[in-house]
Amino acid sequence: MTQKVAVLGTGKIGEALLSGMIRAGWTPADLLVTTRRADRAEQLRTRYGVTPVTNAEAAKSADTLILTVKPQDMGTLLTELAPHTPADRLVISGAAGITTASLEDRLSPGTPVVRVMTNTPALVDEAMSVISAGTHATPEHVAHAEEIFGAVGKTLQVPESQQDACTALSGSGPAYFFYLVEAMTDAGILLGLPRDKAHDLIVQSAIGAATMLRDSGEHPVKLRENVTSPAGTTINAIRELENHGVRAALIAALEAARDRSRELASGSNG
Ligand SMILES: NC(=O)C1=CN([C@@H]2O[C@H](COP(=O)(O)OP(=O)(O)OC[C@H]3O[C@@H](n4cnc5c(N)ncnc54)[C@H](OP(=O)(O)O)[C@@H]3O)[C@@H](O)[C@H]2O)C=CC1
Ligand SMILES: O=C(O)[C@@H]1CCC=N1
Repeated sequence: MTQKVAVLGTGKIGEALLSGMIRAGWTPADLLVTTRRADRAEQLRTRYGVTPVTNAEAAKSADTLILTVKPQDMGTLLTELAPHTPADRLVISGAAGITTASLEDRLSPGTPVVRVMTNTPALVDEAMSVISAGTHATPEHVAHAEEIFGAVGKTLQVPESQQDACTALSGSGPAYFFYLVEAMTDAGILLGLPRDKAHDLIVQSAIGAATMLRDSGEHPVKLRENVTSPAGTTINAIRELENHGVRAALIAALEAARDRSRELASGSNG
């Protein structure tokens, strides 16, 4: 039997996932989408050939429901969804902070729920998606979630107690790297380089460093030491990074992101 998958709340993450699933061979006719705005629904139909439906229709006709609304919109979505969702549907939440227990409380008893934290590199099939099973999710349900999110990158199963930390590391992670590139490009401007050249130098350095981190099998400390010559240039930069507390700032930043993920579980609007 064909498995139908619905993406509910198809914004940035929902569309990234949808487009990746189609690139990986899912048939658009088996993919349903829901949106809040009619023009967005039409855009997705035109772009991908998927079928826009209401949340209630998605619950009735899809086997797997992937919820990609903002955490703050999850309550409203569940109010629209829950009365129409039979307990045999697999519900996958992609929202930061929202626990499987809170979703199970709102859905029919026994509904399998899986929580996934992915990230925007899903757009280029380089996502990191972290997956946790709820109370009623079987290994088959988790495998189905891995198959879906595997279409856009790597997947990793973790206990749900680690999801908020993973959200801080990999869910938000791309933003930190974009921020670093922004800041280093500004440094290039300060040093007298044209912006486009500074951008290209930093981006290619980032790609090279990321590839080495992934493929060399070396520890990041060793890789950094290999760049850091005695009485050379790099150590002068590293001393400034340490003087400005960049390592401590990163640790504090990720802790703050983890804490915000925990707060979102309780529906905090910030
Ligand atoms: N952005 C990121 O980097 C990441 C985000 N996430 C998680 O993914 C989720 C989505 O984030 P993101 O894609 O950035 O957000 P977006 O705002 O881009 O997408 C959410 C979409 O849901 C729509 N929506 C809201 N309520 C409903 C509803 N009741 N029925 C149908 N559609 C609805 C919104 O419509 P409208 O456009 O009208 O507001 C919007 O298009 C969040 O929970 C976030 O925590 C996870 C990992 C990374
Ligand atoms: O900032 C956020 O809340 C979302 C979740 C992870 C990345 N973006």
